[in-house]
Amino acid sequence: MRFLKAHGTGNDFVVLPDPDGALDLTPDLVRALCDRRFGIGADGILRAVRQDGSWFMDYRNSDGTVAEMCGNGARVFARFLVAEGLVAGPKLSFGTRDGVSEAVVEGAEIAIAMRRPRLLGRGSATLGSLTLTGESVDVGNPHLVCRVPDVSVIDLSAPPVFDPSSFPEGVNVEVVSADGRMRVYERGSGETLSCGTGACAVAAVLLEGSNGTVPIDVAGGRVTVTIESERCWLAGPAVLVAEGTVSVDQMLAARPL
Ligand SMILES: N[C@@H](CCC[C@H](N)C(=O)O)C(=O)O
Repeated sequence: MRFLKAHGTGNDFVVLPDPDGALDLTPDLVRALCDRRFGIGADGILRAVRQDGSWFMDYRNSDGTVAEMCGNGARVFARFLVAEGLVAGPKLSFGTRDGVSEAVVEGAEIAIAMRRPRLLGRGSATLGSLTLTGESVDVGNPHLVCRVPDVSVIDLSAPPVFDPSSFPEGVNVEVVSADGRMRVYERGSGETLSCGTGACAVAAVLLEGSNGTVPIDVAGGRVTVTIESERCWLAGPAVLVAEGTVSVDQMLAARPL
C-alpha cells in the first residue's frame, strides 16, 4: 500500500491515497500504521478519497478514533493534493467531516479556512495533579483552552481527566501563556507538537471573541490564526517528507499482542 509521510509544524500524518475508497481502514490498521516503533508512526492518518467529483479528507486519530476536523491535517492534505497534481493550486477546496475546506498555497505556507471558533463558556480538566479552569471552544471538534503562567511545567504525559457531562465527545486540552506559547493534549493522539484547531481555539480565547490575527507558538513552530466574522484562517508550513510502500500484512503480523 502506498503512503506518504508529512507534517504541519510537527503534527505528523501518514497520508493514504485511496481514490476509490477501497481500503478497509479499521481502527486496528490505523493504530498499527501510527505506531512509532512497529509501524510508520504518526499523530494521525489522512486518507484521500475521491467523492462526488471532489476529494475528501478522511482523518483518524492515532488511537483509531474519528475526529470532526484536523486543522494541520487539512493544511497537509492541501499540500498533498497539489503536489500530486490531483488538484490545481494555489486556491483549492476539499471535503472534510466538518464541511468544505478552502485552502491557499503560498510557497512553503498553506492557509486553510475553517469555521469561526465558538466560545461556549467555562470548563475544567485535571492534568496530572493540577486542575485547570478554562474556556470551552467549538472548532468543529471540542477544545478546552486554559491560561497558565508557564506552559513548560504542565504535565501532559497522561490523558486529562474531565467531567464527561461537560465534554460528552471528549476534549482536546490546550494550555497557553500570555506570550502566545501553546501546548496541547489531543483527544485520541496524546501530546502533539502542534494542533491547528487547537491554535484556532487559543486565538479565539486570546482575542476574547473579537476578530483579529494572532501568532501562536507551538512546540513544532509557529502558526498564524486570523479570525474573521464568518470564518477562521489557519496558516503555517506543511511539508511532505517521504513516500513509500507499507507491507500491511507483515506489519500487522509482527505487532506484539
Ligand atoms: N491535530 C489536529 C486535531 C486532530 C483531531 C483531534 N485530536 C480531535 O480528536 O479532535 C489539528 O491540527 O487540528
